Amino acid sequence: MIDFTQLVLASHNAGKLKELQAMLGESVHLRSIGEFSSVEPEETGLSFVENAILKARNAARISGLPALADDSGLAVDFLGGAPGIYSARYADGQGDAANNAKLLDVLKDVPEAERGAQFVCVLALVRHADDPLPILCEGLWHGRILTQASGEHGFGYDPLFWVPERNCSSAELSPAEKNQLSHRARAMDLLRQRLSLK
Ligand SMILES: O=c1nc[nH]c2c1ncn2[C@H]1C[C@H](O)[C@@H](COP(=O)(O)OP(=O)(O)OP(=O)(O)O)O1
Ligand SMILES: [Mg+2]
Repeated sequence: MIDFTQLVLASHNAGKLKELQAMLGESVHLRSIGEFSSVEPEETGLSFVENAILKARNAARISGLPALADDSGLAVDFLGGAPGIYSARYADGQGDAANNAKLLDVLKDVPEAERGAQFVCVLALVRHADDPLPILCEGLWHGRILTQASGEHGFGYDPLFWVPERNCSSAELSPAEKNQLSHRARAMDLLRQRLSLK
């Protein structure tokens, strides 16, 4: 039986760590891969699934612990699903603010009805670096891209993502509300079921 009370999170994104730890609660201690290495693996996969597995294997190899990875992104309908797996690198690695500015600019003449988008999250859990059967769980969150940024919470594209079920941007949701609704929350619900966690 594998001990999942201590997992390494294969992510250098502090926003993900905070959200995933809050969702898992106290029974699981998520350790950041940053404790073990500052080198980020190149995300060479062509899908969220491939990149999540690649990051999880890398973290398990470096830490010697079971590893959880989150590969996520924003798929915009008008852009045929872009930036998708390239969301973090949309503005050539210049960070969240530049990514958001680029997306607003690319969509500046697109009417509201055509601004649909979804956040995608794939979680991959490997028991060890060469695990032949990673556990994979996915979650989607449907919304729309706003015409200007709004809200201070969250990270990444949250200020641009309109949440129809709450009539506000995802950066205007409290952390607890976002953790009930998000793509990441949906993927984590499935993972909890798979691991028989509460
Ligand atoms: O809830 C979210 N709220 C807002 N933005 C989000 C969210 N979830 C993913 N995103 C965006 C951020 C980044 O532009 C990309 C993830 O890229 P992704 O490679 O999976 O993560 P990352 O590079 O930030 O950290 P790491 O790879 O070390 O886990 O999608
Ligand atoms: Mg990344």
